[in-house]
This record gives sequence, C-alpha cells and structure tokens, in this order.
Amino acid sequence: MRVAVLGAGAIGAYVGASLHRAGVEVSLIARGAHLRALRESGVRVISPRGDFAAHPHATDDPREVGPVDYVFLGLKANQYAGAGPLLEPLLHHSTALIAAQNGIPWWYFHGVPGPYEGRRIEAVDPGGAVSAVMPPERAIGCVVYAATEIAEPGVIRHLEGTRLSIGEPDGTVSDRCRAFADAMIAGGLKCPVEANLRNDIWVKLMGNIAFNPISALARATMAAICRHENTRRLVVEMMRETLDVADALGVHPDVSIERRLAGAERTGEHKTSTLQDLEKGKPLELDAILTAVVELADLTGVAVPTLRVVDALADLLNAHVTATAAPAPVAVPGGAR
Ligand SMILES: NC(=O)C1=CN([C@@H]2O[C@H](COP(=O)(O)OP(=O)(O)OC[C@H]3O[C@@H](n4cnc5c(N)ncnc54)[C@H](OP(=O)(O)O)[C@@H]3O)[C@@H](O)[C@H]2O)C=CC1
Ligand SMILES: CC(C)(CO)C(=O)C(=O)O
Repeated sequence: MRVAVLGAGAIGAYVGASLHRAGVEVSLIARGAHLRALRESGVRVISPRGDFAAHPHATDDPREVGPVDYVFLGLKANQYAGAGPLLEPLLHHSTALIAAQNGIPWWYFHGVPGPYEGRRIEAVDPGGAVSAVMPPERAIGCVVYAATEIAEPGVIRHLEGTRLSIGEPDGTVSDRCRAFADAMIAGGLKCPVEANLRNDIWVKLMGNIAFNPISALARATMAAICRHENTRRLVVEMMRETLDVADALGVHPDVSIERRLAGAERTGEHKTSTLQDLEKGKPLELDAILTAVVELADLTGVAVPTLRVVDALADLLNAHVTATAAPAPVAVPGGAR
C-alpha cells in the first residue's frame, strides 16, 4: 500500500508516522522549516500513550512521489480548492482521498439517496472548485477524534484520542476502507469503518460549530467558554440549532447536548484550532464548520438565528484576518526548499 500525506502538519504527520511504523510506504508532503526537520530527523511524536519516532520520505514535490493508493489530506479545508497541482501527480485511476477536515465535507450529498443526492454545498465547494480537483467518487469520509499539534518543526504533540473513523459516502463497507483501516490499526490507531459516518460528522460538528467560532471571537479557551454563563448558554443554543439541521437531513446524532458539553469542558484550558489560527494570523477554517450548516439550514427551512449571527461575526473577523494575513508560500510543487 502506498500512501501520500498531503499537508503533513499536526494531524497529517501523526497519521503518516503511525502508518509508517505499520510498514506502509508513506510520503509526507510538507513545506518550510517543518519539512526541513522531517527530512533531517523524521517525525517525533510525543504522546501520553508513549512517544515514538518514524522517518518516512518527505518532500514538497508530489511529482517525486507519483501515484499512490491513498492520499490522506492534512491541509486545512480552505486550501482544498487550490490543491489541484499538488494532488494531480499523486492520482491514479482508483486513488482514494481521505480528508482529515472538521465540519461538513465537500462530498456530503454524494452517494446518499434522497432529495439532495449529488447536490453541491456552495460554502465548501464554491462554484464546484473543490469537486473539480477532488471528485467525490474518490472520497472516503473521515472524522478525526484525535487531537494533535505541531510542538516544533518535526515534532508532533499528541494530546488525546487515537480514533479516526472512516466510511464510504454511500455507507458500504468497501475493500479500500477495510485495507486502510487495517493499516491504521497496525500503526496503533483506532479506525472503525462506519456504515453511517454522517452521524459521526454531526456529533463532532456539534462541538466545533460552537467552540471554534466563539473561541476566536472571544479569544477564550474551551474551559473559559464553559465557565462563563452567557457563552455556555450560547454553546447550548448553537448545538440545539445544529441538531435541528441534522434532524431535517435525516441524521440523528446519538449524543445529548449535556454529554457533548461535558466532553468539551473536560478538554480544559485548550485553545481551539480556530483560535490558534487567529493568533498565527492564518485564515480561519470556518466555512465547513459553520457557514455550511447555515446553508444547509436554508436548504431545509430550519430556523438557525443564533448560528446566523455567529456566522456573520466570524465571517467579518475572517475577512479581516485574510486581508491582513502574510501571503502563504506559493503552492507550486517543488517550489520552496
Ligand atoms: N490537529 C488536530 O488535532 C485536528 C485537525 N483536524 C483537521 O485536520 C486538518 C489539518 O489540521 P492540522 O493538522 O491541525 O493543521 P496544520 O496547519 O498543522 O497542518 C496543515 C499542514 O499543511 C501544510 N501545507 C499547507 N499548504 C501546503 C502546501 N502547499 N505544500 C505543503 N504543505 C502545505 C501546512 O504548512 P504551513 O504551516 O506552512 O501552512 C501545515 O503543516 C484541518 O482540516 C483540521 O480541521 C481535525 C481534527 C483534529
Ligand atoms: C475544539 C476541538 C478540540 C474539538 O471540538 C477541535 O476539534 C478544534 O480545536 O478544532
């Protein structure tokens, strides 16, 4: 099995290192100081479950890698539309794409019978730009419950959780899912193949949709948001509206708001990835996490006044961050070394 990790950052390098120690042929695609460290010393994972190291091939040029069986996408979702030149050299006729993203994926209505089958969600697939480079037929869904961060270039701090649930958009338990899950499990991760991954998507989303934008707007940790009475109430309201949208789409997440809130509270003084991006001056990954759900509410006729207000505020904040962000290194394969 050949796997390329495109965007081998916090989650990508963790998954790539885990697969490599299971004997999978892995290539990490990264850039900058992190790439230099990966090339020189490999990935070092610091984890409460035991530290480990792995030294897979690392490059910024996917042409060096060539076609693989699986591409694990560790880029931020707002980078997918521009990922065409990076992806193209990695694809053969049946290469599968597994995206680590939080929120609603670009393939959401692919393979799901019903009134919305094949429908494009503008917030996550603007003008079809994402499905043009990542055809939904290639997608294997993924919901990441693990939490990791880049402690320093080449070093991944694993905070909690080892589960990455995967599943086919049409709910079948395919050979390609089983083979990938077996490799992940051999690498020390949990990787159940779910027949109804959309349930997992909404369970995870209930946390992200509330905590990620509020944390950025209020510059607050998860625990602080839970402690403060008004933001705690806001979280509950956002989760309730989110469940209404899921419900209207025929998905009934099997977790109560109280349990989801308690789980988030246990995360403690943790800065969400959105707050971390804000502090680094990086664009916020909220289209998939929040804007897409407002779009789905409009589609299904569900009232989401609270989500709408928070989306407007977060959108304005993001516009400001994006306008003032340092230009990202150009995404040209083989460009910056
Ligand atoms: N980390 C986590 O615990 C979790 C993450 N996720 C999801 O996983 C995805 C990735 O998140 P995360 O790993 O935290 O993010 P990171 O920013 O740590 O990883 C993304 C990596 O991709 C690199 N990259 C971006 N563009 C290119 C390019 N053109 N060529 C090579 N490398 C590139 C980035 O480099 P640079 O820094 O230079 O831009 C960075 O190292 C997100 O969608 C997130 O929502 C989901 C659940 C948990
Ligand atoms: C907030 C958290 C930890 C889970 O809801 C997360 O997934 C993120 O930081 O993006």
